[in-house]
Amino acid sequence: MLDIKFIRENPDLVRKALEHKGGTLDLDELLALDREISDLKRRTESLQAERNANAKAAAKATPEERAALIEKGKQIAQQLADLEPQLRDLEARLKKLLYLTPTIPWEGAPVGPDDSFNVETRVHGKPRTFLFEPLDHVELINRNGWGELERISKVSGSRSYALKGDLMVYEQALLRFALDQLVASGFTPVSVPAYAREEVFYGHGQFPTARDQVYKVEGDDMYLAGTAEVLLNYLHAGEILPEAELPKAYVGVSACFRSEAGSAGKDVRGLMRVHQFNKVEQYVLCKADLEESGRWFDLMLANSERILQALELPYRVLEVSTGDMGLGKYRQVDLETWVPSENRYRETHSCSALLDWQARRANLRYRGEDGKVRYAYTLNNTALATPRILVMLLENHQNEDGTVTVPEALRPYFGKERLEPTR
Ligand SMILES: Nc1ncnc2c1ncn2[C@@H]1O[C@H](COS(=O)(=O)NC(=O)[C@@H](N)CO)[C@@H](O)[C@H]1O
Repeated sequence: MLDIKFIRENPDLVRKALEHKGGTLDLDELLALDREISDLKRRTESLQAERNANAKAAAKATPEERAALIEKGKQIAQQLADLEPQLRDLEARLKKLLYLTPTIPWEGAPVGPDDSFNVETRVHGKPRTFLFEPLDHVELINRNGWGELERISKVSGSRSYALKGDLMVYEQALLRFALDQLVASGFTPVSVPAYAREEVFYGHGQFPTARDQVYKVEGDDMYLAGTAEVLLNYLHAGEILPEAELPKAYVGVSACFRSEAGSAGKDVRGLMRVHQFNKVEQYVLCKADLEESGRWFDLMLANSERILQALELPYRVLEVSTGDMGLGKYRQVDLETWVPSENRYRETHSCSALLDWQARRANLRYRGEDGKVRYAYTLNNTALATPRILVMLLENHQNEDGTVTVPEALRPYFGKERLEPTR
């Protein structure tokens, strides 16, 4: 969310950002509420001044005058008491509207209403020309006995997966490889639960606008997180960190849950879009400095590109449009990896900088060397998410005999040069 002072001073900037991002906030309603609160605060202050002056006068008054002044003091106290709940109610309504305010996107973001306006900025590697008819990832799994996709849908319903044999071990090897890459890059490994309390999702930005994506645990203040980012972002909520302790650079590993509400009919087969998946997540909390944020953005993006290059997968880099990046983003770059059976690139990584939009929601602050307390900046990026990346690995590295070659970098983790059929 934005600083109310910034909104007051830059209403047109905020209005334009809402338009470009497709935000639903009625900015005029927010500004009117803000003015109402200022008026009420001014009335409260003048009544308090009046009460103090009246109390002073009563102290010096003659016995005859005192009774009247004390009576007046009671009336003023009652007026103040009546203003209290009004002010609280207005401030609660303002906070709800502030949750819907947009980060002003960086000037390089393509302006457009959706992902069709995303701009390809780089391509790495090129799609393989197959000398045989390649199989898609579901065919490869079924032919090699690498999963129980049919049986598990009986157990857990649609958008579920169960891997078997070499592919199951391969998923674990990939997660450990990605974790090691991030630890080597100086990130602190953290394991987090896959569930959190409701306020944590407001702190992240998932609530209030995307509640339908989140599973709730019946009977508890407990919601299943779609990404470790949600929890990592709340780890330091309410603290004032010394600047010397920044940046916090965490690599989080967790199961991720998503209802995929609204995705009916999309990617219904196999491993592309499931309700529970695994992700190695990069998360950074740094000082409120645009260059520092830019350096971390570039570093986190480079980490993910290095992983895709180690996996020997063709991919492309997309500068994400204002309409696709979502309310909180200052900048978002996605990596899309080639899927032979679809003859197109599909998203596997999403790198975002949010300036202090999350920090204001989660109350993430630090004390600068100048002693001033400020909201921090936050960023996040996918290091690797499975099982989606298995779609690309199986299809791009398949052999005519149905086995799948393991990229060099993964062999020490997997233990073999190729995935072989389950007996
Ligand atoms: N339902 C899903 N099934 C499988 N993989 C998914 C699903 N949803 C997201 N992913 C994977 O998780 C990656 C990151 O998801 S994201 O929503 O784009 N971004 C985030 O979660 C950020 N925290 C950065 O990781 C996606 O690029 C994709 O590779």
